Amino acid sequence: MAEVINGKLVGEEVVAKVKEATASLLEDGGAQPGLAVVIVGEDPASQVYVNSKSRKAKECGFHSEQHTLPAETSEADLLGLVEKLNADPAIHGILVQLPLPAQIDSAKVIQAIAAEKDVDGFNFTNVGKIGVGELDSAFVPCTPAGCMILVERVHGKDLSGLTAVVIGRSNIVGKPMANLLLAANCTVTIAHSRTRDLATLARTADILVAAVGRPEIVKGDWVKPGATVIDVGINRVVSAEGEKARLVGDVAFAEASENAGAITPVPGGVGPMTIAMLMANTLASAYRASGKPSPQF
Ligand SMILES: Nc1nc(=O)c2c([nH]1)NC[C@@H]1CN(c3ccc(C(=O)N[C@@H](CCC(=O)O)C(=O)O)cc3)C=[N+]21
Repeated sequence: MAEVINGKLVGEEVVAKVKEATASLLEDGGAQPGLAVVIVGEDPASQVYVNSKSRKAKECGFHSEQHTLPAETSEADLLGLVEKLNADPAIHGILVQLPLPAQIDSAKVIQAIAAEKDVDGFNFTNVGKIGVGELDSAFVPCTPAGCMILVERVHGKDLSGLTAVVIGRSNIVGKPMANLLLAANCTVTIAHSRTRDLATLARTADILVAAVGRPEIVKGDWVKPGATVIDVGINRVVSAEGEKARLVGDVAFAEASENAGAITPVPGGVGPMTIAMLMANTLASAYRASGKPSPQF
């Protein structure tokens, strides 16, 4: 039976370190870390995530701003706000919550965020640095960064020679996750919707990362006995008519736990780590702005 990797607990440990490092930055006369979170429209799930990000930022002792814009906001107006935040010395991290409404080109907005304030790590500069293994001065996207901390809790820092399979090739999880696993000396395969016989491939993985956005697609017999399973999925499903929606991952948790050596639950696994690493990235940005090397987590 698998060890359940408690992302909520690990996330709280990271946040506790961020709080401490924030306090010592302020004691040394450094700037108070500032995080601005922008949300456009009223998507309920986005509201949940944005509220928890703002709350966590305040808990860390940050200056925290939340900008809520109406769903019909123009691309020009949103870009105008991003420019303002780019120039604001009280702000070290800018996050524009995705997805954005159809009238706005997300790619344009993401690239408009100053690279040194791009705490999502989605900007070309940060993606390029991760692509060439230049991790120290980049912002690593929050979810992959959080996943790596959970993997390291099980395997330690050196993953040399382990086989990793990442299912999903998104710019915000799959691809950066594969790069981080490669940088940690795994042998990495990225699977996707066109991959043939996904189950056979998944069974080769010592570390299996599911980031496809399809509820419980990874079955128990896809998991190599003893493997570490990292479930990035956040799917709201309603099984019976009128039943309250529940959150499930991309992994069929119960059956996968039969084979896995360690597995992350949903909720309580990768999600809280995403929030924690956003705090860590914002802190790192404030340290850099104060000319100090940022603490490692
Ligand atoms: N620019 C941008 N950056 C993001 O990082 C970003 C985004 N847009 N858009 C949406 C996704 C999703 N995301 C999550 C954050 C926290 C939880 C989280 O805390 N989940 C809890 C459950 C919370 C709940 O009840 O839904 C858990 O898994 O335990 C989940 C998902 C960040 N995202």
